[in-house]
Amino acid sequence: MSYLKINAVQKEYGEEKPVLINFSLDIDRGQVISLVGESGSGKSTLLRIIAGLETKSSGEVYLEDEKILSPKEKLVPGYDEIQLVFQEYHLFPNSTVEENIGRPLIQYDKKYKKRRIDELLKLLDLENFRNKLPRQLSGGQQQKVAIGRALSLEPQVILLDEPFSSLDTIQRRELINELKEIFKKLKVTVVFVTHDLDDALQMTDSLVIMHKGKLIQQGSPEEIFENPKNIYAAKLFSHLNLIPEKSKTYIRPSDVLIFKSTGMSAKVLEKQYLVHYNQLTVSLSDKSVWKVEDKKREFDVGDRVKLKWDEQKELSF
Ligand SMILES: Nc1ncnc2c1ncn2[C@@H]1O[C@H](COP(=O)(O)OP(=O)(O)OP(=O)(O)O)[C@@H](O)[C@H]1O
Repeated sequence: MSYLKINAVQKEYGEEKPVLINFSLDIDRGQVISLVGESGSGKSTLLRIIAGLETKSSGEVYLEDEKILSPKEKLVPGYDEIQLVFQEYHLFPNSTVEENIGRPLIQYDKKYKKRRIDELLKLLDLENFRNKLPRQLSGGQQQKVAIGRALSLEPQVILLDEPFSSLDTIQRRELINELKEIFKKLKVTVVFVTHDLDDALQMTDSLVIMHKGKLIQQGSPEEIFENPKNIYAAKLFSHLNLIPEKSKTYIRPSDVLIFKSTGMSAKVLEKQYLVHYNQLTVSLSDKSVWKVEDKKREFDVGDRVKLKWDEQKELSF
């Protein structure tokens, strides 16, 4: 039996069209999954429903055997076992790191509270910052304090709602690597919501792709990359080149080989230096424009090139 079960959840806000449509997902205990979808696809709404902080129009959420009740059904909305962490850190600006982390433990035994705070400061490598105020910390450290606060009540489930969006790339990578280890150590179940596939891949290899309120596909990055269910899932991984004279059939830039003599004719319009290759924008004889990867950095703007690809790599929708 799955640990966290989302069963046919539907959500409409007022008369608007549904934000979540028959959404079902089973998550195992200790699993870390990344839920990827563009802005407005219903990710935050789903997390709030899982946390018991938002009413749903229909469907159920279970944590083990316990049905998660919505705010209308419960005197105090939400559950200690399920903690939500947001993009904005929501820290108390005039409280220290230690006080921020200890906030949820206000009614707990003093000794237990101190021990738990010490544990978390150590776990998050924040011991040297315990007396600092949030504004004296970097963005990544502030987010760690917010995560520490969420962990203080020893939750079973952590829901991360775009938690790294305010951080720069290097801070993001470092924090993701650190958190991966922490989550593994704590054996906590994590749903990480992001619009950024790279962040999702850094965090875990269990992906759920969501689009316009629906679960599109679930699987490993390889499975989804090789066999995307629809064009949206395919485009999350790379640009797609539409193949002329074939209906709704595409080839990825990384699957196109560039030659000098034989193949489909194209002319290089633009060259962009990227880390592992030059990205060429080329025009085909029917005037359509493709992106291709010049891995040896051989070609220049104005060159006439020939393109070939393996038909097996074509994607049709
Ligand atoms: N309280 C609300 N009342 C009315 N509509 C809402 C409310 N919250 C969200 N919505 C709408 O529901 C849709 C989904 O929003 P949601 O925030 O769940 O998506 P998201 O994928 O998390 O997007 P983002 O990444 O931009 O937060 C949006 O069209 C949004 O405007």
